[in-house]
Formats: sequence, structure tokens, C-alpha cells
Amino acid sequence: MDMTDNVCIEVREVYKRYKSAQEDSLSDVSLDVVQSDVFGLLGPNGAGKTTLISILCGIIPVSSGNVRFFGNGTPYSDYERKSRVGFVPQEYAFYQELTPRQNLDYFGAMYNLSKTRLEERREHLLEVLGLEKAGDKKVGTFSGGMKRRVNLAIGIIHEPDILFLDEPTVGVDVQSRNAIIRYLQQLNEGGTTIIYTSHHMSEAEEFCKNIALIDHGKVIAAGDLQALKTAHGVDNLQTLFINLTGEEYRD
Ligand SMILES: Nc1ncnc2c1ncn2[C@@H]1O[C@H](COP(=O)(O)OP(=O)(O)OP(=O)(O)O)[C@@H](O)[C@H]1O
Repeated sequence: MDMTDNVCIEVREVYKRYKSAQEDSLSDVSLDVVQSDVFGLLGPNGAGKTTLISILCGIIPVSSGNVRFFGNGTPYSDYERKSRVGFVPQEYAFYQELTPRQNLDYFGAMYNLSKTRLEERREHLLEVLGLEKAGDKKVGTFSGGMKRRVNLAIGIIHEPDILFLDEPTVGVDVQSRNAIIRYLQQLNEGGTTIIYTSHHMSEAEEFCKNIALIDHGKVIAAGDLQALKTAHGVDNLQTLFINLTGEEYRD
């Protein structure tokens, strides 16, 4: 990281043990995410990625440690954190019985957007995510790719500065995957900081500037993706991943 980079998320010595668990799901996790980064949280099944994203989004508490958010070097208030951070969860977070327009109106209202602003955002997102024609059909009838795009639209209805995505392209076809990643790239070019998880190594390799590789709740490698590949003498992310996390199944 460059000294001039503006840290927007600071994670320090975070531990997490779920109530029913015998072991820590996160153990001594420290990370910095800089403004306008595309940051990949990568690791095998059960590594702790969803746990970490859930903590960063304020959905579950840490057992110990700290997470702080900054905008231009100043810590966010709770209000700023809510209005400037967006989250696209792995599970679908919409009402299947409602249409995309109705879902976007419902979730947009939670952010206190004005009626005009909400309409503008809703129609913009339906258009750029290729959902215009399906805008008044029940989401429950949609393909996986369309549902993923609705999930994404809901998470960004309030135009967040910092966006978390937990496997945003899981289970979709190549067209939807490309549309989602292209759109996220555009958001990032416009200044949105993106933190995302994926099991799709070639997608992550193209998309991420920095990564943290997590295994058994610990950060085992972090930093600039290109520099990590060079340091470990590998030419692709998948080989780096296998070299650092091993070949065994994680069931
Ligand atoms: N609510 C919970 N209660 C108890 N243990 C949990 C809970 N949620 C997750 N865990 C455990 O915490 C560890 C980390 O899980 P987590 O879902 O964060 O991993 P992940 O890296 O997101 O995995 P995946 O790639 O499969 O989504 C796992 O051992 C999991 O079994």
C-alpha cells in the first residue's frame, strides 16, 4: 500500500466465535482497505469470508477487536455508515412475490430517499442491469441471473460509497456474470470502493486490485494481487490459492 492511499476500512485484531461454536471463525484478522479499491476476500469453504463481511456490514458483532470506517480520512458516524455502505448478500434479499420495481421501492424507502430520487435510481438501475422489461413481473418467476441482478440493484439503490458483495455472481450464466462484473467495474471507476468474495478465481483475478486470502479464520496472505503473485513465483491466482491453502477438500 502507498502512504498516500486513503484507508476507508480499518480492521484490527478481529476475533469471532459464534455462540454455539468450539472454535474461532475469525482469529486475529487485521486488514486495511483503501478508498476506490476492489478488494477480494478469498478462501476455501468455511474459511470465514461471510463471517468477516457480516461483521464489516454490522450484521453480527465481533467477539473482540475493532472495525472503523473512514471517508476522506474522517471516521464515519453510525448514520454515515448506514447511508454510505451497501451490502449485497449471498442469499437473495428480496420479496419473491413482488416485482423489481416494488422491491426497489420498498428497500429504497428504508434509506429515506426522496420519492423523485428513488424513482430516478430505480429506473436507472433497471435499465443498466437489463431488467427494464421485467420490471413489473414477479421476481419469483425470474432466472438465477435476473435474480442476482435484482439482488445487486437493491444493495446499491442508495448509491453507497463502499459496497460489500458476498459471491455476487454465484450460479449465473456467462452473460449475467459479465453484466454484473462490468457494472461493478463502472461503479468502481466512479469511485465506489468494492469488497467482494468469490470462488471464481479467474473472475477475481481480473476484477481485484488487492486481496486477502483467508483460511481457517486467519489471513494467510494480503496485499496487491500482482505483487503477491510475483512474491510467490506464480503467474495466476488459482495457483497462488492452491499453493497457500492446499489441495485437500474443505467439507
Ligand atoms: N451462525 C453460525 N454459528 C456457528 N458457526 C458458524 C455460523 N456461521 C458460520 N459458522 C462457522 O464459521 C466458519 C466460517 O464460516 P463462513 O460462512 O464465514 O465461511 P465462508 O468462508 O464464507 O465459507 P463459504 O465459502 O462456504 O461461503 C465455518 O466453520 C462455519 O461452520
